[in-house]
Amino acid sequence: MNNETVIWTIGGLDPSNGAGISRDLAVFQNLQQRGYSLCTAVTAQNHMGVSCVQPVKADVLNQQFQALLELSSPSVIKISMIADDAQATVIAHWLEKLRQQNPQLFVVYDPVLSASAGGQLSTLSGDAIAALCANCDLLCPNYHEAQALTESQKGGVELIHELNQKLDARAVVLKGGHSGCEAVEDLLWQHNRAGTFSVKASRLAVSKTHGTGCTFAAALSVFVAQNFELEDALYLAKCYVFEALQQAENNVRSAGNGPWHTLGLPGWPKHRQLDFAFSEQAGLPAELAAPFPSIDREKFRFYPVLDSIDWVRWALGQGVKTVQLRLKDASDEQQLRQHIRTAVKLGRRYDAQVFINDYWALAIEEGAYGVHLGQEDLASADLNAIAAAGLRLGLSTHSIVEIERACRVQPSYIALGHIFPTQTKDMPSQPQGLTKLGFYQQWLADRFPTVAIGGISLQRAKPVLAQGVSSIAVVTALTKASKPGEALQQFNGVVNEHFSQ
Ligand SMILES: Cc1ncc(COP(=O)(O)OP(=O)(O)O)c(N)n1
Ligand SMILES: Cc1nc(C(=O)O)sc1CCOP(=O)(O)O
Repeated sequence: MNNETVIWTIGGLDPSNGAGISRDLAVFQNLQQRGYSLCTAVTAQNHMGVSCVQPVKADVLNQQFQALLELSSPSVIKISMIADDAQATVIAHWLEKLRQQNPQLFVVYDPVLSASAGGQLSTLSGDAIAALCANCDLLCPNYHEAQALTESQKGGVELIHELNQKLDARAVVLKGGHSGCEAVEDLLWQHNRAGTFSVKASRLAVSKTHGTGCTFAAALSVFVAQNFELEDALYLAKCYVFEALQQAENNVRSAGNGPWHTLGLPGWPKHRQLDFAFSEQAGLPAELAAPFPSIDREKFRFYPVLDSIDWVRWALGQGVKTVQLRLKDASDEQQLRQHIRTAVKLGRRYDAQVFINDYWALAIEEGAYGVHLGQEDLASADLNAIAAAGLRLGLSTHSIVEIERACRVQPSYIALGHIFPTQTKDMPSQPQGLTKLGFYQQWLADRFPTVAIGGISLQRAKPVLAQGVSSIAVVTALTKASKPGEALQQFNGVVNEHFSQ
């Protein structure tokens, strides 16, 4: 996956390439991003320790900013080791200037103060660190760094609270690699969200983990640059590091006990089922005994989502084989039941797959073919009752974390939205675009049928289908078309051509 972005990394040079700016550039390159580096110090170190640190003069750092600005303007800046307060002043000056030019600039600060193998790297004062934290969008310390910054021995969510009391960060990822716990748990806190988001992975038996934190923060910076939400960026960065460590673990067995970073990087992360949870959200429903029943994929290829029984009757009469009844202003319970009953009967008459949006209990009672639910319904709907009644289940998703949440339910299909801007409903998230749609599709690797939704017009149908989805769902492209019958025929033409190739 690659939308052209530029990432700058500001930090020290490690000649062994395990950590620091050369490691960051290797990660950027491995993830196909354009990266540039600004060097704050030349160090002599390897995975066994640091023997010397020579800070770069503040003026030299200043000139590096000037030189790079002639080449590019960054969308993300990753900051790690800053050697002294004079450098911090230069960086603060340039961050202010760059933010004026690009208010969307995102700054990740990994507050590297010493090397994991031992050795002080920075003389940064507490005031300079506090100013940097207030100037960044995401602070990602490990346990040792967070404890040093707060002068506290706490851990987990309590340590994040301590950080927040002392420093003014907008978001924090607390890396759990040094927590000493068996599972490595990273926690994300964001100033505008309640609670925390946590991702856990089992600890791998790689002993020489020099540079793991740099690798993680560099990968996280890439995913932020690619416009993933922070929960997704954390999940993906964790998958990336896990994959890299696992690869190293396998290679170490066959190639001897070298430092892990010499053993290659894995490229864009592939699906990995990590444990994750939101502290303020109801968790996943209890494990379901079996997957939801499957759908007929051939009938699924074009999926109108319709807001009245008249539209459902019309579409099925025109030969459409999958539709959804999405009633959003139904206040009369009797009428609602009647509409659902009619939709179910029509579905049977036309041998079609008719899904009922939201009203899962009525759908069960009326013996519907299937139900479509959103993420917010996952906690309240009785999924076991839907499964026990033999109904199919479709689930909406808008991110990797939502996809992973949906996968655990083993639904009949997964909806990926919204791909383009839509007039049909207010969306809290940004449109995904085609590149991300393709990534989601690869991530899912055909585990479940997929349908793309949101702003899909006739012109966009072909490129959307080219991302590998099983179906396209449309609302206005059909219901607001001047000639819906013609629009339907044209959609059928594009869909049939695509699937006949
Ligand atoms: C096929 C399909 N995809 C997504 C949606 C959206 O469902 P949801 O998130 O439940 O939002 P509302 O439809 O309730 O606004 C859908 N209905 N169909
Ligand atoms: C109902 C709905 N759900 C979406 C999601 O992303 O979950 S987007 C959407 C509206 C789709 O309408 P149109 O085809 O007119 O853009």
